[in-house]
Amino acid sequence: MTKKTDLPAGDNQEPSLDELLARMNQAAPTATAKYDVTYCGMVAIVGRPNVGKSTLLNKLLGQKVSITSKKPQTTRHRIMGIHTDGPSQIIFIDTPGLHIEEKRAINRLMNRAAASSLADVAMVIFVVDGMTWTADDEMVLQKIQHRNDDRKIILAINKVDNIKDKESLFPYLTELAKKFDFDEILPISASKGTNVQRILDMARESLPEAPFYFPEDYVTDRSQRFMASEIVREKLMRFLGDELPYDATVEIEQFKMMENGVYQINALILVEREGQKRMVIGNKGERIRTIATQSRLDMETLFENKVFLEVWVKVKSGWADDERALRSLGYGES
Ligand SMILES: Nc1nc2c(ncn2[C@@H]2O[C@H](COP(=O)(O)OP(=O)(O)OP(=O)(O)O)[C@@H](O)[C@H]2O)c(=O)[nH]1
Repeated sequence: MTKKTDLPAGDNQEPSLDELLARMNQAAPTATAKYDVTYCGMVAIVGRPNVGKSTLLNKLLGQKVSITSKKPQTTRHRIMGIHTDGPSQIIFIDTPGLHIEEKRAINRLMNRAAASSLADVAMVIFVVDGMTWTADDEMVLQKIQHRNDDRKIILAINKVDNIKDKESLFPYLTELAKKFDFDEILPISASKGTNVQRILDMARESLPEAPFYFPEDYVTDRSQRFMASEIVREKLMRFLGDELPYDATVEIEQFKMMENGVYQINALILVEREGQKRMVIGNKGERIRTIATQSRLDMETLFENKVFLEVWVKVKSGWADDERALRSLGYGES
């Protein structure tokens, strides 16, 4: 079992992909002592919002590092999921969903974050939603096929568990095969695990010979503090449903271990309007209590430690349209 307590400490700062690559190139080959030859590289998971990229990442890793929800654009940050098996270390990058709509500042920043993660990867997993090919899918395809190198590009048609008549998939597969010379087209179910092992095998085979970048027991590059904020954000989305489109972000104001060994975590939910604050709090504080309890339980599982969690809500007006405010919250890489 992976030691989750070894998640890096540190703060919410988001390193750019270039920084990560530079660090990777300088990595000391300490973890490789056991093997004469090791393999390590990045595999990007791309696709329009809501196709199941985070669900796939969690399934590939066998545990939850990326938050998921029914709502598109749940993933706002780049998350690395690390899978180490024998002499191979695959670093999966779960990118924010690529999409055409660029009206709001947050969308522009998310598109840039997604595009930059396509450089220097060993393989690209292009995820689409079973049987529906949209203009956004077309745009993602344009982005990935314009880089002419010898990376593998595989097409994962997700949510096939939803398709009752499996035969109806064949004409669709034929249609998609005409769009691009994919190295492989795989119908998958990220939630049920269908064909996920095949993707893992292909990812492993695509790795170049290189030292491990992360210690063997890491599951993500993210700090515990970051994971804590993502967990609260997931619960917010789950318990507020469609009522919160972009308008909430979570800051971890305090993350420390108390003398009795329990983690004290203070989370601040920032919303855009007073009405949203009332929604988050709920009738007599019921909703925020549920959010806090569910978040605490997930944190205790991930950190393998008792957690004392306090959650507050505050109105921070207009942030979703202000690129500068977004940068200060860590969405600001290009
Ligand atoms: N039926 C079915 N639903 C799935 C499958 N994979 C994902 N989903 C659902 O699809 C929704 C979106 O999944 P996510 O993993 O959050 O999607 P994403 O592509 O990471 O979304 P963004 O964060 O918007 O980029 C969730 O409600 C998932 O439960 C699958 O294989 N089958």
